[in-house]
Order: sequence, then C-alpha cells, then structure tokens
Amino acid sequence: MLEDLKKEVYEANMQLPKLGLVTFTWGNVSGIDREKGLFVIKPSGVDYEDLTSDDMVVVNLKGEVVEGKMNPSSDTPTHTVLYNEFPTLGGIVHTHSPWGVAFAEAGMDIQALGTTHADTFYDDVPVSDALTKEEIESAYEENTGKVIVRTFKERGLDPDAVPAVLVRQHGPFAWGPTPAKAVYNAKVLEVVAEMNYHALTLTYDNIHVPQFLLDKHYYRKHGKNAYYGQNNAKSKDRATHEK
Ligand SMILES: O=C(CO)[C@@H](O)[C@@H](O)COP(=O)(O)O
Repeated sequence: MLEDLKKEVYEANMQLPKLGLVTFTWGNVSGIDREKGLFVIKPSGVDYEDLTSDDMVVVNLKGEVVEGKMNPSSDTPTHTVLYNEFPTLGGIVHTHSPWGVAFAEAGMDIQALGTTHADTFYDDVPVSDALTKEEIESAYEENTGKVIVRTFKERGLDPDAVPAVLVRQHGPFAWGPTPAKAVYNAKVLEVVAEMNYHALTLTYDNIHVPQFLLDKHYYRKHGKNAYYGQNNAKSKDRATHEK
C-alpha cells in the first residue's frame, strides 16, 4: 500500500542528513495521501544509513498504525494533529537543526529581516508558548501539535504563508505541499535562523524588513503572479506592478 508515497517520504527523510539538518536520528519527515486519509512516516530511532523505503510506517488520521513492521516516529501524534488541523499540508518535517533550536530555546521568533526570509515566509516564523507541566505529562506529542495550532490561531497566521514554527524549548517543525517541499522549508528556516543570529548580533537597530519588501519577495515566488525561476515567466511584467 502507498508504495510511491513511501518512496517519496523515504527520499525526503534521506535529505535531512545530506542537508545538515539532523544529528543522529533527531528528525523525521512524513507525507500524506489525503484521498486515502493515510500518512507515511519514518520509523522511530533508526539510523538514517539503515533506513529503507520499506521501513516507512503507514498511519491513519487517528494516529493508528495501519501498516509497517516498526514503531513510527515518536512525533507521530504531532504530525497527526497538524494534518488534521491544517488541511492543505502534504508533508511535515521535524528537526533539531541547531540554529532553529537556538531560537526555540531562547524563546525568540525568527524575525523577517530580509529577502532570504521573505522568499519563503510571509511573516516572522513564530515561537510557540511553552507546554505546561500537565501538557507534557499527558499526551505530550499530541499537545505539541496543539500548541503549534494554537500559536497560528492566536497570531492569525496562515500555515501556507508561514510554513514553519518553532516549538519553544524544543525545535522546528516545517511543512509544505509535498514532503520534499517541507524539507526545503526546513532548510530555509535553518539558514535564515543563522542569518538572524548574526544580523541581530551586529546591531541594536530595528532591522525588521518593511512590509513592501516582504510583499515583493514573497509574491515573486508565490501566487498567480509569481515570476521567479522558469515558471509563469510571462507574468513577469504584471508581477512587478501587483501582488
Ligand atoms: O525530539 C525528539 C526526541 O526527544 C524526536 O523529535 C527526535 O529524536 C526524532 O525522533 P524519532 O526518531 O522520529 O522518533
């Protein structure tokens, strides 16, 4: 069942060590088949070099394993909440990438400071509230998903426009329309977190990117008038004038 999706999710997981986003087994990628209501996720705690496509575990939207020889990722309940609450998500990534974790541990958003950020994230990447003792002691991983959803609701953020979050005292979750795009967004998060650290170290000035530059760069790559790269090249003229 879902052999193509297993391969896709396996390949996306294998990108994490290649892109320097995971140490040891500290990360996972999943991908969903919305028609079937099933998602595929990495097994828990298996070295990346030992993983195969067949090891991927199939889970339903109640978080129950429906196929697979191994235990699914320990973060499966978090992925389950996100797939249920954010219906446009096609893939989810969790990592402990160091720059992202540094901001999560400091309890700081990754602010939109320039065009590298604005090309992917149409706002600051938010840091969530800390989970309470009760939330950690009962259904911890499910509550991790719930705190992410709460953060987006409270801040009025669209998960398609800001495809990542920092869970406070924990680390980044990123997502996208496919597992590969979710990995891409996880890597962008890591790169902009490092840039943020350096920029904020260099000045005390308010260096937040202005809304018009955020608009320009985000909409160069997203929406009906996107013109970056080779897609929609004919819309270039319009895109310079409107969102
Ligand atoms: O945060 C943790 C463990 O504390 C997990 O996200 C990470 O190690 C990945 O775990 P899995 O191998 O996916 O179960």
